[in-house]
This record gives sequence, C-alpha cells and structure tokens, in this order.
Amino acid sequence: MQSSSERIARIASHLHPPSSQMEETSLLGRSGCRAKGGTPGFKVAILGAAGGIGQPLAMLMKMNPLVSVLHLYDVVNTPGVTADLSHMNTGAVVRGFLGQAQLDNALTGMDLVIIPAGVPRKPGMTRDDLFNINAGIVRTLCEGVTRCCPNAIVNLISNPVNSTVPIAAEVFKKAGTYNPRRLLGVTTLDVARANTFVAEVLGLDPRNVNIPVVGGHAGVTILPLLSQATPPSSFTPEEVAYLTERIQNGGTEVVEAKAGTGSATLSMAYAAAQFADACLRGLRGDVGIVECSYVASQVTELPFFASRVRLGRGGVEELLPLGPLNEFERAGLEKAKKELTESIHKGVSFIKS
Ligand SMILES: NC(=O)C1=CN([C@@H]2O[C@H](COP(=O)(O)OP(=O)(O)OC[C@H]3O[C@@H](n4cnc5c(N)ncnc54)[C@H](O)[C@@H]3O)[C@@H](O)[C@H]2O)C=CC1
Ligand SMILES: O=C([O-])CC(=O)C(=O)O
Repeated sequence: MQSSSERIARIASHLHPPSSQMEETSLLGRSGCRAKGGTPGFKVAILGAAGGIGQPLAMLMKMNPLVSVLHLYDVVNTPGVTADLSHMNTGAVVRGFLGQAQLDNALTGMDLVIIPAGVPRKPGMTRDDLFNINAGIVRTLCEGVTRCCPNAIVNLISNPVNSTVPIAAEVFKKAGTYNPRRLLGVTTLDVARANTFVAEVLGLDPRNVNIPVVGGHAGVTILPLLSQATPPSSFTPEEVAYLTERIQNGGTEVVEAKAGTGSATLSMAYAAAQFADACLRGLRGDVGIVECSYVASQVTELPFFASRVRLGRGGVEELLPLGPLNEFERAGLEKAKKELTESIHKGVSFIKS
C-alpha cells in the first residue's frame, strides 16, 4: 500500500515528465496507475500537431467521438499541447511525441495519419515556393508511415499539395506499400470557401450549399464547378468571374491579411477535421460519403487530380466523373491541367532522381 503523499508525489511527477518519457507517462494516465480510455474507435496521428493548423485540428479530433487514441507528433512543443488537450473530458486518449526519435512510436498502429507539417506561405510567395522545405519533411514523415502503419489512410495537408501527394506516392511505391486508395490530398478548404462565397452571393446558408471543386490546390488548378452547384443556381458572367477568382485566391487572401504571420490555420483545421471525420466514417462502413480530394486518378489523363470521391472501408472506393462542364469550366480545366502536369512531375522527380 502506498501512502497518500507517495501517491500525490507520483501524480506530480507524471504531470511534468521529461519529454523523452512523454509517451510512456501519458500511457499511465492522470491517476498514475491505469491507462484510461477503452472507448472503441480509431487511432489517429497528427504530424505537425504543434503548428498553426495542428493545434486547432488536434482539438477538433480530440472532440471527435470516432477517435479513441490521438497521437500528436511534432519537432517542437508537443508536451505542452498534449498536456493541455489531455484535460478535455472527451473519449480520445491523447499522447505526445517529440522529435524524430519518437516518430515511429507516434505512427505505430495508426488507422489515419493527418499531415499538416511544414512551413506556410508569406505574402508574395506561391505554394510552390514551399516545395524546397516541405518536400523533404513530407518524405521523412511518409517513410515513417511505410515502416509503422503502411495500411493507414493518409490525409496530406502540407503544401504544395499538388506536388506533395505525388511525393508521398513515390515514397510508398519505393517501400512497396503504396495503395492509391489510401493517400488523399486535402482540398476541403477549397470547397468550404466555395460554399461560403457562393452562399454570400445567393443569400443562402452556406451549410445548404455544395460546390464541387476539382483539379488541384493552387491558383488556377483550383477549379470550382459552379454549373454543378447544389442547390441548382444560375450565375451572371460577372458573378462567375468574381467567384472563381475569389475561390482560387482564397489562400492568398488569408496570407495577405495575416501579413507575414502565416496562412489559413483555423478554417483549415475545421476543413481538415471535417475531411478526417468523413474518412473515419468511411472506414467504419458508413455509406454515401462523398468528398472532393486530390488523389491518384483516372478522371483525366493526369495521374493525380482532385475530384469528388466516394469514401469507404478501403479509403477511396470510387472516383466520381467530372460531369458536364460549361465552356468557361472547360477552358479552366485546360489551364489547370497544364500547371498540374508540372507540379506532379516536380514531385515525382524529387523522389526518383
Ligand atoms: N491543404 C490545404 O488546404 C492547406 C495547407 N496548408 C499548409 O499546411 C502546412 C502547415 O501550415 P501551418 O500549420 O500554418 O504552419 P506552422 O508553421 O504554423 O506549423 C507547421 C508545424 O510543422 C512542424 N514541423 C516542421 N517540420 C516538421 C517535421 N519534420 N516533422 C514534424 N513536424 C514538423 C513545425 O514545428 C510546426 O509546428 C503549410 O505547408 C501550409 O502551406 C495551409 C492551409 C491550407
Ligand atoms: O494559401 C496557402 O498558402 C495555404 C493554403 O493552401 C490555403 O489557405 O488554401
């Protein structure tokens, strides 16, 4: 039997662990003696969890009832984020992992890996300007996925998404673990923006609007299909020009407003949490889940393309066709394909050469 002062001393030592012991300590739980949890659900890891997107995304995933275990990995600050979130009385058990030495522990056994690790844009930069730094980060993290959870669904957020998804695919191919149905580039924020801006123009509730956004996730590769709006709506040529430009430049609008302190984080975390939830519902076996995502594709002649996809137990169960495009959208598609071809090539060459 321990005395109460011994028990309290033990709890206190668990509350301030050296970072190298974080994982083991959090397994013990606040009581210092038992692992808590036991909630049935999925195991989710966020890589880049201490960042601008990572932190609010971690909070939203901690609130998701489908998540039983939430692993937070970053190269900085995960002890604080983990301690903070672990006080939320929701079902998911939160564990923190700090630095590359703990990457494999963070990934082992995961069902879903969400990757918002990497640098964001500053005003005047394109997403492609992030390639030199973020390509290497994505490669290292995806190598971890091949070692520790090769069957996990991967949601890739790090920019430039048009190139980082092909990079991830090449890393997985090299390791012999590639399953194109399980690698998904996150473009949900483009759809969120499209729904919001269109709802503003039409005077509707954005929750009742759905605009498919196809192509990719940068500038002209972001192609909103306004002709396929739900509810069916007609737009003047001026409205189409305004909406298309605003949706394509939504990221830049935020980068400029943040004036050098980063890019979209809160709306992105919200969008990523929605997309992750859709993937988890698919894994659970729910039917009729359709989201836009940048994936390995046969919808066009390009090897990767964002379109509506049906999600299920295997990840991407079906690529939905583009549907009828009007002349404006057909012209936009040609521009998008031209830029996408280069971005895909750049990503593939980064690993192959
Ligand atoms: N797909 C999309 O729609 C969007 C993508 N993004 C992209 O998401 C990425 C992250 O953006 P923010 O969270 O705002 O940036 P941030 O700088 O606030 O956070 C990034 C986090 O990644 C971590 N990190 C860096 N190297 C790492 C490594 N090797 N392993 C693990 N973690 C590492 C950093 O320590 C930091 O905590 C950027 O590339 C940004 O462009 C941003 C918004 C929308
Ligand atoms: O614009 C950026 O750099 C971040 C991003 O991808 C977005 O907000 O859509």
